[in-house]
Parts: sequence; structure tokens; C-alpha cells
Amino acid sequence: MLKIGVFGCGAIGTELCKAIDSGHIGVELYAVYDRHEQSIINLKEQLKNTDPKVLEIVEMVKHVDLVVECASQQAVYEVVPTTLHAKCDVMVISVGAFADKKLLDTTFDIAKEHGCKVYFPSGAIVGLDGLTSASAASIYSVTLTTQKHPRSLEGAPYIVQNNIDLDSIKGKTVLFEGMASEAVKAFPANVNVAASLSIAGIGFDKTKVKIIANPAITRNIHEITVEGEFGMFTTRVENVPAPSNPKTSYLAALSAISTLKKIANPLQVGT
Ligand SMILES: NC(=O)C1=CN([C@@H]2O[C@H](COP(=O)(O)OP(=O)(O)OC[C@H]3O[C@@H](n4cnc5c(N)ncnc54)[C@H](O)[C@@H]3O)[C@@H](O)[C@H]2O)C=CC1
Ligand SMILES: O=C([O-])CC(=O)C(=O)O
Repeated sequence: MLKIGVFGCGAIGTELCKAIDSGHIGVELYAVYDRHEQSIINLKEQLKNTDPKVLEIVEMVKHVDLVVECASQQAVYEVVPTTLHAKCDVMVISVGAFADKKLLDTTFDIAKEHGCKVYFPSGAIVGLDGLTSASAASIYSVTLTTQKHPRSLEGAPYIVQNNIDLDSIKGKTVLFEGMASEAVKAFPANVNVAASLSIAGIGFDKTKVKIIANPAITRNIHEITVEGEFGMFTTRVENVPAPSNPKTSYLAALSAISTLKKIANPLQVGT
């Protein structure tokens, strides 16, 4: 059975570990890690059947087949190279880190050299299957429009640096319009989805992103429009936020769970 290490015991890591613990995925939860001990304790309290070891990444990769990074863009710099050098596969949730072209290129090179896989789940968006299919021919444009409640944007570097008072936003307000390369740095905990779109499609410097604060909504809304040689499609998802982290959509946790199921399953459905 595939041995899994989960790096990051927050909203996504906890849902993923609970799903593995339920026995429905068919993989073994071998180890977990978080820089906050309390997050590990909280996660472990929710497991009924397994008691994973707590191992830092350097130790974790000696024992597992696949590491799931669900921590932060900063963690990707530590977790991904260490995992691949140990000849383990890695699933990355904080995909925005790969706006750093050097990191993306290095990751590709190490993975290729060691015959490892790097998985980027669809996360909180729908439509990556269509974009992946469409990218076998020319893609003309990819646009992401994200709407979140102002509370979900708290602490983002863009908000802090521009002294934006989120409490004063009373109606639907466009806060950011630009390319994915800037968006994932400006809102690192809000639009990692822009990074997955960029990697699947036409890259970080051509994928357009609009971020809207909307105090009237309770869900995280992501709309995607893709135009290309294949024609055109639009998708829209209204995501229920994860209970313990309103920045994150519950669908992102489900996407990590489903990607793990896909890895463990001999049948592969979808693009
Ligand atoms: N690809 C996608 O569609 C989505 C990606 N995300 C990203 O996934 C990641 C996880 O999301 P959540 O579980 O909601 O976050 P969270 O904030 O609930 O949990 C993250 C956990 O990782 C730990 N952590 C962060 N950096 C660390 C480091 N360098 N070393 C050790 N532990 C570290 C934190 O202490 C925290 O317990 C975040 O980067 C988030 O922005 C979130 C939603 C959708
Ligand atoms: O969960 C979401 O709605 C999207 C998100 O936070 C991200 O992509 O970082």
C-alpha cells in the first residue's frame, strides 16, 4: 500500500488525513508534519484508526512514497526539492510558488532525473480537464475572475502593502487586475488556482486574473473563461469555504482527496 506523508495540518491536510483514516482511499497515512505543534495535535485528535508518526520533511521522505504539501507557498521551496531528491512523488497544493520560474524548471528537472511525479490537483476550480485537453492545440486566452468575501482576503500582501481597509468595503469591489504571475504573489493564500491554470494553459505571464471583494457573498466564486482553437468554454464554481479556514474552499480539500484516490486507482477517468 502506498505510504503517504502529509506536510501541513491545516484545513486541507486535516480533511485529507481524515479521508485516508476512513480507509476509503486505499493508502497508508504514515507521517504528518506542521510547524505548529497544536495543529498536529488537533489533526491527530480527529483520526480514529491511524496514529501517524510526526516527522520533519528530511525524515519523512525516507519512509514514504508520496508527500502531500498542503502548507504554504514558502513550504514548497523546502518540501518539493527534498522530496524529489529522495525519489518520492509529491502532490503540491500551494501551486502559486511555481510562479517562480526557476523553482518550476528545477522541479521539472529533478523529477525527470529521478523518474518522479509532481501532481497539481485542480484545487478549488473546475475546468482544468477542458483546459488540459484544449492545450493540445492553440489557446488564445485564459481568464480567472475570483470573488471572495473581504474577510477571506485579510492578511494578503497586496491588501497590507496598499493599506486597503477591508471593513470599509460595502459593495462588490475590484481589488486587483493583472497577470497570474503577480496575482499569486499578491494573494498567496487566495489564488493558487491561478497557478494551476497557468501551468495547464498559457503560462503565468499570459493568464489574466481579476480579484473582487464582495461582502454580499458567503461562498468563494471562481469563474474561468478559455478561448482557443477548440472554441470557448466558461466555468463557474461557488465554493463553500472550509470551516476552519474561510480563505480556502472545501472543494480544494476534496480535490486533494480525489487526486490521491486517482493515484492509488488503476482506472484513470478524465483528461
Ligand atoms: N490549489 C488550490 O486550489 C488551493 C490551494 N490552497 C493553498 O493550500 C495550502 C493549504 O491550505 P489550508 O490547509 O487551507 O491552509 P491552513 O492555513 O489551514 O493550513 C496550513 C498549515 O500548514 C502549516 N504550515 C505553513 N507553512 C509551513 C511551513 N513552512 N512548515 C511547516 N508547516 C507549515 C501551518 O502551520 C498550517 O497549520 C495553502 O498554501 C493555501 O493557500 C488553498 C486552497 C485552494
Ligand atoms: O480555495 C479557494 O477558493 C482558492 C484558494 O484559496 C487558492 O487558490 O489559494
